[in-house]
Amino acid sequence: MRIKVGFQGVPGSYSEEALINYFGREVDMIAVREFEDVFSELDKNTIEYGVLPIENSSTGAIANVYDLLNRHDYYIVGEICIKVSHCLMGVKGAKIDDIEEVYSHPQGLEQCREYLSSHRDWKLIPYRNTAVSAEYVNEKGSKSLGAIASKRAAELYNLEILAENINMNDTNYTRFAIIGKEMDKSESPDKISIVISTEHKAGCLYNVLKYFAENNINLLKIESRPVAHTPWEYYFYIDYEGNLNDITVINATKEIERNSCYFKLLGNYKKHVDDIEDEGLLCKA
Ligand SMILES: O=C(O)C(=O)C[C@]1(C(=O)O)C=C[C@@H](O)C=C1
Repeated sequence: MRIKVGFQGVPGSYSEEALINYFGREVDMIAVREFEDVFSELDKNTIEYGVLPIENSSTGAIANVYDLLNRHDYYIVGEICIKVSHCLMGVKGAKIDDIEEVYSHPQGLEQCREYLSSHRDWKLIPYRNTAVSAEYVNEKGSKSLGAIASKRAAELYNLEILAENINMNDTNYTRFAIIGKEMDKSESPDKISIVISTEHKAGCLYNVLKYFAENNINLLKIESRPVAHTPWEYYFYIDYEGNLNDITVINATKEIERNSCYFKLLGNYKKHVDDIEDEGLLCKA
């Protein structure tokens, strides 16, 4: 039986591309309307896995996906990064000068901020997904409408590419989390994701973070997100290297849990090793 995997959007979206890169084409790809629907499909058992964008290398976290991961009880079982190269597209025969309104996912608009700032007269309209924007422009058939989406979306929705690679950063990557119902069982997972909160007192976050330094565990990322209904308190989403079969990592993780007010293990999975060009490291120790 083919496995069923959910993604947000329609064919031609970057989430679908990430899904294909991770699972291949021999799976059933289930398109859903919103990020949250990936979780409700998992609840209903209509899919076994979901693919969700979590972070872009130019514009940072996809904040609501972080909140959803904390709110629902599923695990990150893998990850994949893809290069995101946005195009501006319109209906066949449209010219750049015809464009008046541009549709895209807020991330698409944000990643192309510089290009868009040289077209101040365009009305920018945030939409559910980049490929859904392309589909909409095709449906409307008006030369005044543009979409920011992938080259593949332009092909699928019969649109003309008016400008290519318009993202402000040439090395523009989005990282996607693969979520599932159980912890990844692969033999050598090397990345751990947790969510914690600490008391609002001096040294509390340090009391957690020191266990990474003391155990020589490499911290990969910290993202903070507000705790809803408790103004100015935060959840810290922490990614670090390690395998929860390794006793040092187990003990450090237990200490972190003991020193936190809230602790949730999001997963222990294989880090995506990609071919991202190492261009401009700020700090080469
Ligand atoms: O709109 C899409 O095609 C998506 O898959 C969503 C999404 C995102 O939410 O970040 C994915 C990759 C790009 O960064 C832009 C949009």
